[in-house]
Amino acid sequence: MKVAWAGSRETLELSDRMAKLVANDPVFEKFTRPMLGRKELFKNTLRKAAHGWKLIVDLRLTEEEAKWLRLYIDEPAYTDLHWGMFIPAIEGQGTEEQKKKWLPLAQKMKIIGCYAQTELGHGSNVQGLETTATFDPQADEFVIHSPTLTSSKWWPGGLGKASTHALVYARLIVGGEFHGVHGFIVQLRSLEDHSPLPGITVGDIGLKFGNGAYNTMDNGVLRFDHVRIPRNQMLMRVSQVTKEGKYMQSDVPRQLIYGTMVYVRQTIVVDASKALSRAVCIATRYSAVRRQFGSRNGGPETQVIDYKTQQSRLFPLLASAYAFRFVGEWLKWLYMDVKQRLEANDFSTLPEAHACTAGLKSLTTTATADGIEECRKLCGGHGYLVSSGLPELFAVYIPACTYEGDNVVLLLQVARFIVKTVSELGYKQPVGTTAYMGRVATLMQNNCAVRTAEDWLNPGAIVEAFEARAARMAVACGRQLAKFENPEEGFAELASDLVEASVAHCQLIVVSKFIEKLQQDIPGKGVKQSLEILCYVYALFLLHKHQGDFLAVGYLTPKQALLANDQLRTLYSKVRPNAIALVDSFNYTDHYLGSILGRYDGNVYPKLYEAAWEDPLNDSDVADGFHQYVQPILKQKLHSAKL
Ligand SMILES: CCCCCCCCCCCCCCCCC/C=C/C(=O)SCCNC(=O)CCNC(=O)[C@H](O)C(C)(C)COP(=O)(O)OP(=O)(O)OC[C@H]1O[C@@H](n2cnc3c(N)ncnc32)[C@H](O)[C@@H]1OP(=O)(O)O
Ligand SMILES: Cc1cc2nc3c(=O)[nH]c(=O)nc-3n(C[C@H](O)[C@H](O)[C@H](O)COP(=O)(O)OP(=O)(O)OC[C@H]3O[C@@H](n4cnc5c(N)ncnc54)[C@H](O)[C@@H]3O)c2cc1C
Repeated sequence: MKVAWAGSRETLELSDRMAKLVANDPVFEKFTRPMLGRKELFKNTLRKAAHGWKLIVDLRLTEEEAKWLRLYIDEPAYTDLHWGMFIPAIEGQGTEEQKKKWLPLAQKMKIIGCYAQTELGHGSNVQGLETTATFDPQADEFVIHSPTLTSSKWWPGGLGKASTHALVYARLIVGGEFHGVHGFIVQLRSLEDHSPLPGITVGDIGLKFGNGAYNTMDNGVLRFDHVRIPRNQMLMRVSQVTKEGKYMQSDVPRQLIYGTMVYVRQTIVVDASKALSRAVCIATRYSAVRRQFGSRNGGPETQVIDYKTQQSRLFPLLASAYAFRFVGEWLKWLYMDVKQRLEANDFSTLPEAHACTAGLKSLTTTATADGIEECRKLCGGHGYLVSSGLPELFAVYIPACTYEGDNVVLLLQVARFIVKTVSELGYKQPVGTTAYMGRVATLMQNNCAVRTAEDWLNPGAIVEAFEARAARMAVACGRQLAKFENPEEGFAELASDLVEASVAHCQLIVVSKFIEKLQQDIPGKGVKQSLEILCYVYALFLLHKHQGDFLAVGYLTPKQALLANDQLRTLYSKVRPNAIALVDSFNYTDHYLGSILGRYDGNVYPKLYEAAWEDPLNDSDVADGFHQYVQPILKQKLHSAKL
């Protein structure tokens, strides 16, 4: 199962080597993180990032090894944005000449870059950005300017303190005409002493949610006062500005300017499975250690993992972690395919890639953020201790529902794609993830054939149920929209229904990709069977949770919905004996997991007890401030007898 989770034996071995390298290096210690003040915390992150880079250089790590190393260091840092957005943006939107100039500098870390798109006034509405880039043909330069307070760049990670350069998204103005938002490479700080260059005001935006957590990142604010950059620092793969001040658009679609977001959203789906699996690993192991009630004749109490309620909350999350792992693998494939096509100037699959990355990013991050919090509750009171690892994981993870596109805004993008597909059904055969809509007549007509709980153990029955629900919800939205004279007004009015239709479409993708994965050759005794059980758990859990949808569209009867729930209970009993093995298969070191409750050896209570004494409050028996603030109260002489 470890191989199935990792994707291949090579990846398992490679990631294992990197995990151990980090776990055994004292520089990467992270348990004191929540106790540190902001300055100390940030300096510590700089130290870890520098040490990580030294290891990459000294050990000549490959790009793949370096990625795993950064993952296991497990601390958000400016390097995430440098490697994860700045470099990919230049790769995707730069000309060959620009790539030749900037990529070697960035890849050798001679410069540090961030991705400066969001502003104080606008994040989701990219076309609403206010920063301007005005071309000055006399000087052959762009003038980058922040005309209003709300045009201040706000949020970019790595911008606050670390970056020397930024990829700045600004409205292009040539000859007094606006040409939409484009990307510009702007140097922010001196490469000699790191001080901000003239015309640049830059700093950190302040503390964020949670102790430690995302506060290791210097999310920044940035203002420009007529800062000049050479013309060739506008990324010009999509459109160009000539020396003479002529704006030209190539055959490449404008949307490619948003390409970096497609790339990052795809990586966020893979990361969702990592974050959720960490939380599930902690909650599962602890649920096997923890005992409450049920002692008979002085024997041990019941392990909480044996309670059906615990199983019905925990096992769907375990199954979701696997589901997100496999859909992430597929999405990576889809992205690589699109990338290759784009390089050959084939842009036909870009809309689908945008819809899939946006929708799956939204679906998986929402489920993961909620899932981490559920895991905290599954661990009872001890889950609230920082030493459980769950509070910090939650605090670090939840912004994933917002960054790289607010999850609702992204689902509305999916909705536009679905509605367009439905409206074109008369003359255009849908392909890829919307191919099922080509069978819309059948899906609208046929109802579920399940008669017994066993009938639900059939991939065909499951896929058809999810297809029928998604198709019927999409068609219902299409019909409602048709009643509006103004389609945009209709879209705004029906937005909540459209979001639900998008969720149904995205859940169908995840379920289908899990089932497709099981059609592949999966080596290892019992591995495929265990994955099949998890796949059914994932699908039937969703069906149970959203049974209102399935019933409302008239595909299922209440009896069939009940049968699905009966089957789900049986499946939980089948997961139980392998639950610990299924989380051990994630192959996480205790260092990466960062949780006393999730320790591999299960030695939870002695370690919790020990850790308590390490809290700074326990440095002395009498706390600082006692004599000043508490003792006077204890010693006071009150006159009223009542008091
Ligand atoms: C215990 C401790 C634990 C430690 C754990 C440590 C783990 C470490 C984890 C941390 C790792 C962190 C890594 C991630 C860091 C995150 C950094 C975040 C970065 C950012 O957030 S960058 C900013 C991102 N911003 C957004 O995403 C903005 C969202 N808005 C948009 O994407 C768009 O503007 C829009 C889609 C909402 C725009 O809509 P609008 O209709 O106005 O669009 P346009 O008119 O501009 O365009 C319409 C047509 O274009 C198509 N379109 C839109 N987007 C794309 C796209 N990306 N690709 C292709 N096509 C696109 C539309 O579909 C329209 O097409 P149509 O055919 O005309 O309909
Ligand atoms: C930790 C973190 C790191 C970040 N890193 C970066 C970075 O490195 N670089 C960068 O450029 N940006 C970064 N961002 C910014 C991030 O991309 C934006 O915050 C995000 O895109 C959401 O935009 P917003 O803040 O404008 O939200 P808003 O759009 O203001 O959202 C507010 C509310 O309005 C709703 N809403 C908005 N529009 C619509 C609509 N059309 N229909 C219905 N509802 C709507 C949303 O659903 C939400 O509920 C980061 C943000 C965070 C939190």
